Amino acid sequence: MKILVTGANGQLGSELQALATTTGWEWTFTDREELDITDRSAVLSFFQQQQFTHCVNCAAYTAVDKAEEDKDLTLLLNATAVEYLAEACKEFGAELIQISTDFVFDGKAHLPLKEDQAVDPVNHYGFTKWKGEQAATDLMSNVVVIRTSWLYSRFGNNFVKTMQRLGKERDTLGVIVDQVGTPTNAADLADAIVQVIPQLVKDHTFGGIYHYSNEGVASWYDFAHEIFHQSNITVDLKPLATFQFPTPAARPHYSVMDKSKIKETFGIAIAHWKDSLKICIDQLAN
Ligand SMILES: NC(=O)C1=CN([C@@H]2O[C@H](COP(=O)(O)OP(=O)(O)OC[C@H]3O[C@@H](n4cnc5c(N)ncnc54)[C@H](OP(=O)(O)O)[C@@H]3O)[C@@H](O)[C@H]2O)C=CC1
Ligand SMILES: Cc1cn([C@H]2C[C@H](O)[C@@H](COP(=O)(O)OP(=O)(O)O[C@H]3O[C@@H](C)C(=O)[C@@H](O)[C@H]3O)O2)c(=O)[nH]c1=O
Repeated sequence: MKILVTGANGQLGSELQALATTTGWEWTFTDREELDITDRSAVLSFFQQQQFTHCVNCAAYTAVDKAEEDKDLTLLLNATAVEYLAEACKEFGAELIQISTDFVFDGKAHLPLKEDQAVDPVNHYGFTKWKGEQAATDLMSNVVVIRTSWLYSRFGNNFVKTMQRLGKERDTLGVIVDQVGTPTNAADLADAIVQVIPQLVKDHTFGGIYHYSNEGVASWYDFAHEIFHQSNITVDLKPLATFQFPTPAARPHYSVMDKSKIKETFGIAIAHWKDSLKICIDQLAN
């Protein structure tokens, strides 16, 4: 197997790099400098030069608030570039694994969201990620789209590291309590992707959308509370309503995802978010 990872220096790409040596497969890790996925001819010639069996697209515009201003670039990277990758995968016989987000939903649900539930993104980032899903699946039936949520990792910037920094700088901190979802350690998602890939080789009919996060449910406030508890940081943490913490981009109030499909299709076991957080907090402490 010969696997291309784009956006490889981000959180998920870095976790895949950390796992690569355990697989025995041939991996090519690229970020913007080696392969700018918004450059169609560069993408096509990269695929032409090397016979990839799979492409895991970890590249994305993930600055949710900035995306509201940077609309064109967000659409280019999260949707048009995905179309280029799908085109190259189709032409040169590779399978595409596209990563998407819980932010494709409107956040008005009350029960865990299944893959076939209607999407209605609440912000521009979510809209472009949904367009990316469509760009990929319109071109190829065997694309695997994995929607995940609230990613964090020992690598890159994320909510865990922001809370650890703010918790040390401040005595009091307010965090939103009426947005509920599930945190996901990117290391677990990387591991799930490594479990999925060989199964795609055996059976080419697995194309479709899958939901993957860690198990359990949390508000951002719950997540922050647990980060401080596990990091031994003392801070006066106050629950805020969304209107008390205005942001340029709206966020869904509820985006817990139902993971039954990915668990049953690929036989994947998923850890609870608190247990996976502990692993990341320990990694950051060492
Ligand atoms: N972060 C989260 O909370 C969530 C993320 N997701 C999705 O998961 C996936 C992985 O996210 P995550 O690892 O957090 O993302 P990151 O933002 O950590 O990494 C994205 C990577 O893409 C790179 N990149 C940017 N532009 C290009 C380009 N033109 N060509 C190639 N690479 C480029 C970035 O480089 P540079 O830093 O130089 O810009 C960065 O290394 C994404 O699809 C994201 O939408 C889904 C749900 C939650
Ligand atoms: C820093 C901070 C944030 N918040 C809130 C704002 C927001 O509602 C929530 C999370 O803020 P962040 O900006 O860290 O995370 P955000 O950019 O909303 O995270 C999202 O990123 C994209 C890429 C995804 O795909 C989503 O699944 C999700 O992970 O916490 C507070 O309430 N207090 C604070 O001090």
